[in-house]
Amino acid sequence: MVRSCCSMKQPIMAVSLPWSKYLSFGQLPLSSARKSFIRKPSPYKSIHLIRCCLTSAFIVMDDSKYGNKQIVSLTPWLYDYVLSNVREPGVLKELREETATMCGSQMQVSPDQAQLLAMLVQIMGAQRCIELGVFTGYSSLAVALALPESGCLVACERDEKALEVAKKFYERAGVQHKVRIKHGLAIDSLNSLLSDGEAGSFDFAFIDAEKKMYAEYFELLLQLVRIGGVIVVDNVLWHGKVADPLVTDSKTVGLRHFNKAILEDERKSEKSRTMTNLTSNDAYVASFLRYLNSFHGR
Ligand SMILES: C[S@@+](CC[C@H](N)C(=O)[O-])C[C@H]1O[C@@H](n2cnc3c(N)ncnc32)[C@H](O)[C@@H]1O
Repeated sequence: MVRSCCSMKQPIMAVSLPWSKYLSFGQLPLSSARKSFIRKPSPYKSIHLIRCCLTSAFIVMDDSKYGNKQIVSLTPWLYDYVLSNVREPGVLKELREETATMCGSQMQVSPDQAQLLAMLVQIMGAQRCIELGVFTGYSSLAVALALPESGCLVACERDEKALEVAKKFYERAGVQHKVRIKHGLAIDSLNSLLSDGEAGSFDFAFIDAEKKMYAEYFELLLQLVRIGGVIVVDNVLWHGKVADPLVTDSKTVGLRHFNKAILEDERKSEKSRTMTNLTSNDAYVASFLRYLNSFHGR
């Protein structure tokens, strides 16, 4: 989800990064993917899956309400191709390999997602960033590497053990002087930043902690991130579950509410004007845009 701040007085761009690997057909064995998808109409009224082979799988939206757009789904082969086009610094690769041996490793963002975060930070010329949900540090290290020497990332995480790994890799990468770790609940860290007078002083934030707290994080970050800054929100499509009415677990419901609230947010105050237009691009546009849902100014 991208929330964009085009007005001089208004913030904010927020980008959401659904986890592509869960949205692809990649978890199906090829034979079953072929059997299921080749030339068979999908159960959805206006969508026909017309090809799924070794190298491609795509969906044609043949209803005119979609403008007859072709949306490319993400096969394992296409995702491999995407990853082979990602520039992953050696130290991030080492961290990814160490994280892969740990419990919860699936929580780490993917190299292409981390590249997107780093790219946004670089494009913005960001100096001050916040991350909620550090885990072993993959996304935060990508951001810290992208920051200038004078830059600062406030890294908020409650899991001390995971933070030990993150700290080791900040040091290995020589970026430890840029990272200010806040161990504890993210909401407490945000409140303490506000009471320390840091409102409006951040350029960029990445939300990837407790899903049920997204709305609260977002409100506090609207105060902490400067007008014209960027807030990136991970997992808002929640492995595709938000679009499945049969899924009613609390995290999915919470994320649906969050997405809806952002869409319907009409505030036009000094601190926040809500600019929303949720679109899910998945794999079609470009590797890094695949994850974005865009917010356009109204
Ligand atoms: C999805 S992982 C973060 C992955 C990380 N961004 C990366 O790329 O490796 C979520 C992290 O948020 C942390 N977390 C969950 N709830 C939290 C909270 N309320 N306050 C602080 N951290 C929290 C978890 O301990 C976990 O490490």
